[in-house]
Amino acid sequence: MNISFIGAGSMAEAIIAGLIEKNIAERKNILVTNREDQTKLADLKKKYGIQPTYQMEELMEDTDMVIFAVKPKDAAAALKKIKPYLKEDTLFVSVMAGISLSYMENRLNVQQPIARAMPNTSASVGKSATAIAFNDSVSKHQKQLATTVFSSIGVTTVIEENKLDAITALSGSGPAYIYYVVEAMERSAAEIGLDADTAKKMILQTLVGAAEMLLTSGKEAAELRRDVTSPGGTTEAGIEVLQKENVQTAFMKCVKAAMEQSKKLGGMHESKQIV
Ligand SMILES: NC(=O)C1=CN([C@@H]2O[C@H](COP(=O)(O)OP(=O)(O)OC[C@H]3O[C@@H](n4cnc5c(N)ncnc54)[C@H](OP(=O)(O)O)[C@@H]3O)[C@@H](O)[C@H]2O)C=CC1
Ligand SMILES: O=C(O)[C@@H]1CCC=N1
Repeated sequence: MNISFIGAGSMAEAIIAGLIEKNIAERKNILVTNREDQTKLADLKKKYGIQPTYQMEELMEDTDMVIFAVKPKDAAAALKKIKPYLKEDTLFVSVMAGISLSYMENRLNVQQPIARAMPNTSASVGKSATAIAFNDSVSKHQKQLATTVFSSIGVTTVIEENKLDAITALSGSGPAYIYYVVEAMERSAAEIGLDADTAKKMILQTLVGAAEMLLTSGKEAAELRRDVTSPGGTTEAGIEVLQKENVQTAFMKCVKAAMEQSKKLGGMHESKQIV
């Protein structure tokens, strides 16, 4: 498979690492470009043996798939730059938060096969939760190609585009919520007299163990929580505080705010009509 990356930041690198690790594409067939950071491209070449280039013709000529991994604010300029070189039947895959299929169709070509994917940064360790939506121009074969690429970095689910803002809020941003909880646990461990190394070791294994239980025990989260919570015990005392502080409600508000922001990012671009 030949794949060209527009954008060489953290998300592009995570996907490149997965593709190589799982032998989805040969190193010589992975081309990558960015706006100006030549040092980053040289680093990627050194680390992964892939092909950096600033030649648009080279990037677009024989590629099966273009993966577009720039920030939403840079989308308009980058789309304008590649449009003259992108073949009409090449699959174009965006990982940008909030930017709609129609926005990209309007700036590339209304018939362009386009996919919108929402991975997360756990892609770097092959554990992304990725959701992907396709426009009507994407062929069955192209859907398979895209699914293969994202399955190399974790679990992939195909969904309708109108669910992508929700997915972005839940699993795109999701790792950050978990890290936020870990930060709080680390701070409290320091306060109650544990050294940082011991605390980290115990917190991380607790996290991995809880995830494994959720995956394999067949029990719901609430039931697993009940299993930990002995009547009159320590967990009950702790959870009571979380309930008093409305922590679950705060988390639900957090996911909703992230979803609204995803919608807003998309809306801002739609309304600007930049080409
Ligand atoms: N980080 C995350 O958790 C997730 C991010 N995403 C999405 O992934 C996308 C990329 O994010 P991330 O990798 O974190 O971003 P980074 O800032 O790390 O990387 C952005 C890349 O885009 C390049 N770029 C900008 N403008 C152009 C242009 N005109 N032509 C070519 N390349 C260009 C930059 O090049 P240069 O450095 O030279 O300016 C840089 O290599 C975003 O749209 C984000 O919404 C999706 C899921 C999760
Ligand atoms: O914060 C963001 O906008 C991106 C999208 C999902 C995760 N990070």
